[in-house]
Amino acid sequence: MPLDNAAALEALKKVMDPELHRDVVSLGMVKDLAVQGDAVKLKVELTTPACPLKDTIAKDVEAALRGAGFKRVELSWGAQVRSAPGVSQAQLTPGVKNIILVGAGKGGVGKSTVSINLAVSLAKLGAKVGILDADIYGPSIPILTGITDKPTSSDGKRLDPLSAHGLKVMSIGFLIDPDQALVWRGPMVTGALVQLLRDVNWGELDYLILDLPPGTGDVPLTLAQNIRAAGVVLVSTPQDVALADVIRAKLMFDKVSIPVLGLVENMSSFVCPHCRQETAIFDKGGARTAAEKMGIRFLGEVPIDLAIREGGDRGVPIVAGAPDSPQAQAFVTVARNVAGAVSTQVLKAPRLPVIGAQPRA
Ligand SMILES: Nc1ncnc2c1ncn2[C@@H]1O[C@H](COP(=O)(O)OP(=O)(O)OP(=O)(O)O)[C@@H](O)[C@H]1O
Repeated sequence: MPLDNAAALEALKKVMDPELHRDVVSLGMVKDLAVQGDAVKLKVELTTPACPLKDTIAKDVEAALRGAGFKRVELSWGAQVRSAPGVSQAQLTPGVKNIILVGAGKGGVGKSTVSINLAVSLAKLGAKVGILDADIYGPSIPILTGITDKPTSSDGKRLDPLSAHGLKVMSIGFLIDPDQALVWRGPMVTGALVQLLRDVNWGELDYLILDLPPGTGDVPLTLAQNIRAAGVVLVSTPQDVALADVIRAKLMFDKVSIPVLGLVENMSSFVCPHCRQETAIFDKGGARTAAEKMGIRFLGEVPIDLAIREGGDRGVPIVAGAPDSPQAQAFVTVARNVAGAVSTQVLKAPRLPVIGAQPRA
């Protein structure tokens, strides 16, 4: 067989994206293919810059092309985050490709800490990211990002998001007094949140991370139902009591057809900074087992750590403040897995649940 573009494509058809379980040619990931003699040049366009399996794909592409007789392979990378059909036309946030909800069965498990570090990780990996703090009863994103300004409007119509650590940031806490919000029922909260989605200049975003209020009550349910999300990331500590809550949360999202992208175990274990001994303060590994039982993806574990807490309190998430630390790398792994899960979801779901964009009265 002559060494030409057709031969290269034929070889590349055997390279499967391990996450998406389809070959890279039919996924439209092969770009700028050029053959000269026994040399081949190509660009692989990933479905996310945070692709967890880039190294595997590189190895498989190289092996397939060499197997077909090419002696030199020059591979470059690109990334084009995709959104599920219909999502980009969503009335609420036309420029946002994927909304990722972050939820927890109960409060205090580190949902906001995971949300902000997930967002910063995705931005550092090259994606355009925003974060919306919808935790009406305990909005912590202003503290976690160190933002003290209030949003303003440059066009007199919509609010401009604030910016921190490479993210576009908006919090319901910038606009509403949490003490007042405590007495609001689901539909009122949803109304306020829908406004934050629609009336903020989000611009073009690959991912908008939405930090939900904790629990499985009326409010998170109504919110989740009114947003076209790519899916939800669940956060739990490893103990049985927290896991029982996360199982309830999963059932709630199943009921409203929001895909569960997977489960993160936060406060997984404590490594003593002096003697390096590991102590499982809240137990360890429970979330992995629970994820297996529930048939959902385990997205990774984050240790309980002083630097994570301090970074949060200072408004400098650990992924921004100490990106090379093992604690930050734990969040980056979670982010890669979440991005992979979103890509899978987008390709798998011919259509996401289309639920009224208008708040219910
Ligand atoms: N992995 C961790 N290591 C150390 N401290 C952590 C970790 N994760 C979260 N924390 C700390 O635990 C506290 C609660 O975290 P956070 O506000 O993120 O939880 P939450 O689930 O969003 O809470 P709620 O939704 O009830 O407001 C914060 O002080 C935070 O800094």
